[in-house]
Amino acid sequence: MCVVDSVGMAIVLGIDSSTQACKVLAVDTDTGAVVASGRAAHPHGTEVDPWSWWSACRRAIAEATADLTEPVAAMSVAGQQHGMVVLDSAGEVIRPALLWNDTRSAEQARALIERDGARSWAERTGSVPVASFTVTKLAWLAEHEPQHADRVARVLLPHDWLTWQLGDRATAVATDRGDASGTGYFSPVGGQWLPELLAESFGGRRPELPRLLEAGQAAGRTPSGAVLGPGTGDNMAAALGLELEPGDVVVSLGTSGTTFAVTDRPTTDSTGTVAGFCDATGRFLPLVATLNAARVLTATARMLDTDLTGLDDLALQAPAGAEGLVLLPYLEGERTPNLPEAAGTLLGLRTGNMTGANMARAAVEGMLCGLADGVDALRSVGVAVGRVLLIGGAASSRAVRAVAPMLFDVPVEIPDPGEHVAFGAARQAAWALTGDLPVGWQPRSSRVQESTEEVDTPIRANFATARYGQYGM
Ligand SMILES: Nc1ncnc2c1ncn2[C@@H]1O[C@H](COP(=O)(O)OP(=O)(O)O)[C@@H](O)[C@H]1O
Ligand SMILES: O=C(CO)[C@@H](O)[C@H](O)COP(=O)(O)O
Repeated sequence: MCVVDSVGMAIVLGIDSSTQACKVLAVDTDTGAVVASGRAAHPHGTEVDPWSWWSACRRAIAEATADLTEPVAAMSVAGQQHGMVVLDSAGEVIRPALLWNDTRSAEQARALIERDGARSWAERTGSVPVASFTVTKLAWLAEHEPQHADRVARVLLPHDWLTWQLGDRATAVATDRGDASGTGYFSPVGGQWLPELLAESFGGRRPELPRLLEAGQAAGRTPSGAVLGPGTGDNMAAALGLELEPGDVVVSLGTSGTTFAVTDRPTTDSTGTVAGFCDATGRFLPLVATLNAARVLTATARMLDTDLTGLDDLALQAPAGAEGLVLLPYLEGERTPNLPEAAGTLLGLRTGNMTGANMARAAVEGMLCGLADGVDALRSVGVAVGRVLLIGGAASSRAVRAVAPMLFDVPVEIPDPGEHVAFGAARQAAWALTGDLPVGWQPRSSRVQESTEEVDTPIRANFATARYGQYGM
């Protein structure tokens, strides 16, 4: 649907409301050039008041638009996936949102799988539920906070709620199939909600669900008249921003580690490793997620009493394989492999190898090994892997850039620095504004990262052996 008859050059905003921060880009629709940006931090924790996202979003938008001479014609919100935002019949937030990385619903995830079987979940919803998924959080709420569960009139995802806040009074609560596919009560193949499955998992309760928008369909308008795009999940928006081609696999190192690709056909993985999500264009987005990525590096830097630059320096001093030190970096529990109650483990300690450099190196290698396993899992469901595009905050790390080419057996490229999620959201906003998805906006050059070290050490095999020894998987 086109909401304007003709558009010359216009400014659109792409909003990335992810785990640690809200990032906004103002983009010129003619060229895809980023003309301004803004950023505001989110609170820590896995349980967050949605109003703190709203306040960060407003501050980031104010910063991005402060010096613009043109009015903003459209905007779209890409949000962290899966989080549970529950509203009462007056539209008020009932309790703080539970985020994708809150693992308290691990027991409910196990019970839901036991009830219906992993294959049935994968066939109906594209994915086998883990503690990240909204459906398990609702099951937890029904069991642990029935007084709150009884008041739930609507359940939303973070991006749905923010889009609704940005809208005028006529803007209804809406979502897109990309983010909906991470709830656990949506059919990627049918493109529809599964309200019966939701009710069965939420003690018979039937909260209202957001209206599902078509790809690129406007959700409404802001009070100042800007068109609101449908929005989507942050990983789906990154795929839009990078204009992925067949063979492109993204490895994103943000709070989560994700690896994903865009495919024409849905995937169904009953092992639960690959989630069968939808993308934001009407196609599909198989994805593997870990709970432990960039924060493994910040936590290790803190432990070594240094900063991220110091961590890079140390990691680059150590040899490949960290002289036998292996870190299983499950600091926040883990989602893939599904070990929600796990903690990190350091293996292979000897008097000769207990150096800060080896520790830093083991952190970088351990984090990346989980993602390299994710790329293999994508292959196992038929995804073509021609190159890896490394994005997210920790893709700036010099050590990550040096180690990644040793672990991924395809070329590793770093798209021009940028906020790819916000950029994809801006591209979606332009689509909602004009009715056409703009092409040729993607970062023009990508740097191929060559490995500078000879690798004799089987880093991934050592990691797999350590994990098997610890967890039998
Ligand atoms: N040079 C770097 N080395 C390692 N980590 C980095 C570097 N720069 C940023 N980060 C980390 O990236 C993370 C933020 O990445 P981002 O993709 O924006 O996360 P999210 O989208 O989950 O909010 C932070 O944990 C930050 O410490
Ligand atoms: O749960 C997932 C994907 O399924 C996460 O990727 C979240 O979408 C959060 O993303 P970041 O804040 O780490 O970018």
